[in-house]
Amino acid sequence: MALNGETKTESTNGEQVSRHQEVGHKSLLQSDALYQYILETSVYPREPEPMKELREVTAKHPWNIMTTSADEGQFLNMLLKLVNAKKTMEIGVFTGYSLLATALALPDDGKILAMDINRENYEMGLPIIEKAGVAHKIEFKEGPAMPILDQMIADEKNHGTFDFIFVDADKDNYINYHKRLIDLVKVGGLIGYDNTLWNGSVVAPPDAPMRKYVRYYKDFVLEFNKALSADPRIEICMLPVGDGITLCRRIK
Ligand SMILES: C[S@@+](CC[C@H](N)C(=O)[O-])C[C@H]1O[C@@H](n2cnc3c(N)ncnc32)[C@H](O)[C@@H]1O
Repeated sequence: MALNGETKTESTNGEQVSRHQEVGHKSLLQSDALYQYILETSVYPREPEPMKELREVTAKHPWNIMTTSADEGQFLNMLLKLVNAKKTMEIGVFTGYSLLATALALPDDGKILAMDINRENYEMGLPIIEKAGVAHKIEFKEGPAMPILDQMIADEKNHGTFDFIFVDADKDNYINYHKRLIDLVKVGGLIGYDNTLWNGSVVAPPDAPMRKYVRYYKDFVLEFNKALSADPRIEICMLPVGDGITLCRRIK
C-alpha cells in the first residue's frame, strides 16, 4: 500500500488504476510481503526469547494493535546499546514490549522510569520481564505522565539527566511532553517519539477512509511534527520504522 492510503491495482487491460483504502495499515512499507521479509529474515530469528514470549502473550490482548512492533523493538534495543544508555524513561508501557527491549539493552545498574495510566496491562507482561531478570531496572509509575513530569521538572536535580526517553502514549499530548522532556534529557541525549507517521495518515487526502482514532489524532501528529522540525534545541531524524519514530538529539 502506498503511504497516502492509495493502492495501485492492475485492471484487466494492464492499466494502473488507483483506489483508496482505509488508512490504518500496520506497516509503512510498500508491501506486506516486504515487511514480512524483514520480520522473518532479520527480526524473528534474532528476537530474544522473553520478547518473543511477551509478543505472543500480547497478541491475545484485545488491544494488541497498540503494541510496539518486533522490528521497532529490535531497533530500540540496538539504539540503546549504541548510545550506552543507562538512565531512561518510557511514557506508554502497555504490556511492556518496548520496555523489555529497553531493559534488556541497559547495563545491570541501568534504570528505566516507566509510566502508564494502566497498571493491569503492565502486570500482564511483568512475569515475563521478571523471568528475564531485568525487572530490577524498572520503576513503574501508574498514572498520567504529565503531573509526574511536572513534579520532576520542579526539582532542578532531574534536569539534563536522562540518556534516552521513549514516548509512545497519548498523541494529543506529545507537544506538552516535549516542552518538559527537553529539560529532562541531557544535552547529547535522545528522545524517541513513536507513531510520527501515524498509520500513513499524515499524507492521506482529507476524504480518505480512516479509523476514528486515526482521524482524531492525525492533526495533533501533523502539528507536532512541524513543531519538532522548527525546534532549534534538537537535531531530528524521522525513521519509517514501525509506525514512524522521530529521534531527537538535544543539542542545547
Ligand atoms: C501504544 S501503547 C504503548 C505501547 C508500548 N510502548 C508497547 O511496547 O507495547 C500506549 C500506552 O499509553 C498509555 N497512555 C495513554 N495516555 C497516557 C497518559 N496520559 N500517561 C501515561 N500513559 C498513557 C496507554 O494506557 C497505553 O498503554
